[in-house]
Amino acid sequence: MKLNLNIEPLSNWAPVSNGPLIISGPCSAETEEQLLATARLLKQTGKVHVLRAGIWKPRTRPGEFEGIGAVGLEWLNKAKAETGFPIAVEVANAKHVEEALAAKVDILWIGARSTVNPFTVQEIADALKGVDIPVMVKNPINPDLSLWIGALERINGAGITKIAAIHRGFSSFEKTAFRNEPMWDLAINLKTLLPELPILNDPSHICGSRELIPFISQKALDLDMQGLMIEAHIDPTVAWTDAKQQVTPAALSEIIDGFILRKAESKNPEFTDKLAGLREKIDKIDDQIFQKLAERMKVVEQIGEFKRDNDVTILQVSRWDEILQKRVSYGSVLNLDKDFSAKILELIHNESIRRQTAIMNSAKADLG
Ligand SMILES: O=C(O)C(=O)C[C@]1(C(=O)O)C=C[C@@H](O)C=C1
Repeated sequence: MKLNLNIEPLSNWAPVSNGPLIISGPCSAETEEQLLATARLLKQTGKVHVLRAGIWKPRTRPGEFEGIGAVGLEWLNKAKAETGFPIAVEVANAKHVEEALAAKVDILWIGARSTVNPFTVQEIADALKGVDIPVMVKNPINPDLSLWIGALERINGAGITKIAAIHRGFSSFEKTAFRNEPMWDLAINLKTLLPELPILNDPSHICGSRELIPFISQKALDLDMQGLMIEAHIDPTVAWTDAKQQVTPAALSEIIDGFILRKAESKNPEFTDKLAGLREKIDKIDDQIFQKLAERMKVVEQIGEFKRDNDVTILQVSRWDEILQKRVSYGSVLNLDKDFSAKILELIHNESIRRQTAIMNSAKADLG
């Protein structure tokens, strides 16, 4: 299934030719000096295309620094006049949109805590009606692809065609190495549904600590994401917000130098021939896997009928457990990841249960 949105290519509105779009700047604009000094050093790297700064900050608890407010727009404009950077800010309500538009901000983004709320997104969309400005939509904090798509649809519905998504990871109950779990499959699903949608990655919010940023950035580029939003601060150690995840402009420059830029495809005939041959092999193997799965399901259905006719339950925990143990260890001998094997078996077992449930609900065979 493909979705139908009217989306312009990134090159129509972002100052980028080849390579990823790099958006950088402090998590929060704190003082005029901090913002201008950071912007100057970012400019000196020659590797940044857009200057960002948070001026309205949604905070979990009241009493924390909630952003410098509209005065930050003046500082951003000073930075823009000096460096030539287009400027980007987060907006979370209609008033923010009005103030940002009045200050001639070049690019807006909607944060994860706003994307989660359709009322908020609609309010922002309504405030944008008739305006031609690029809008980037971060994923919602919870891993809900429909909410993310819904927000993109609302913004597009307001007539905004310069749209991008920003993948910033998802809150999870479990504590992991990441501040926000990447859950890459959601971004991949979004790209599959909307191939023309530019997707950028925000490694700062995924990682929560600067050490992991190069790894996550490279992975995003390898998944064909078209840009990165990386927070940078003149002195991250004294940053008022998100100190651990910000990098200095010099560190940002090193991170960017370390990227390996891979292209979406190669026109080299040797490469394309070899790839076509390998893909043919995969097609044959996939056919075999599906034939075997269909065969297995036929046997599962026979067992289902047998159980129905003898009033035996569908779920057989000890048999299921035996299958899981045996196949997962067999899989690891074959160099298959244990989690991967377990996930596939779970999918198969769920399908067995679904089919046997349908059989249980059908009439018993005449046992004569
Ligand atoms: O062995 C059975 O009893 C089956 O119905 C097959 C099967 C399976 O798919 O392997 C399905 C359900 C049971 O919980 C255990 C195993």
